[in-house]
Amino acid sequence: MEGKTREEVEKSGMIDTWLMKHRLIYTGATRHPLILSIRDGTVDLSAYKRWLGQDYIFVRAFVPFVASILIKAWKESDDATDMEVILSGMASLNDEIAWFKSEAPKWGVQLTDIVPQKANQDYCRFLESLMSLDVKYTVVITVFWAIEAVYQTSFALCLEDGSKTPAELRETCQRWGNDGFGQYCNSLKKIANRRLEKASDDVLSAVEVALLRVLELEVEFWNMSRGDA
Ligand SMILES: Cc1ncc(CO)c(N)n1
Repeated sequence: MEGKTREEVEKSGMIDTWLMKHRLIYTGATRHPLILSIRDGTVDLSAYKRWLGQDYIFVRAFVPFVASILIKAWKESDDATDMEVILSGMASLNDEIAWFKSEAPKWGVQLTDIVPQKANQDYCRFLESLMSLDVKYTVVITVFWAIEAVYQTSFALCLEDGSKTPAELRETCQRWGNDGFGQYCNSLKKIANRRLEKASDDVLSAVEVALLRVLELEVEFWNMSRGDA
């Protein structure tokens, strides 16, 4: 946060400060060519199918990660409502798993046959490393926000006025791009910013590193849809 006093950063929120600082990689994660192709109607449906199968595996690995955050919130948080926001996130993951199971057969994707690709394995391994009790609540709640926010921002773009998203993909975009999901992401962001305000410089650096890693992993995850991994 060079050039800004700590007080100034706290007013605008640490997260927005980081997003401005790391604009390029954030844009890479939230306006990936796959998303832009959905939005302009030129999407290669085999790329969508590859994404679908890989994301089902990711979401299954995401559940225990979110469970580990719930435990940390219960132990470390100064605000009892944090747990309720995280719990609502777990409930939407339950819906997501059911959705993948009903969506996959429509595209001839057999979920039991999916082999996780390298970018997916890397991402799942990263999540697993953050489940350790040594990793602070402030780090994981910010990572949680970032993971959800990348999808919310990406898919909301495909629903904007003027987008030419194919009819058969609108429901997918609605799943993450809807306003309710946007509000949920904002609740996570508020929690993260509140924790970051009180964080030590060491914790702040650890969060920034983890946030950048998420953005990198999200870009690599979208890249898997090209099928040249
Ligand atoms: C790779 C990835 N990032 C974020 C989300 C949001 O839940 C998801 N389903 N998959």
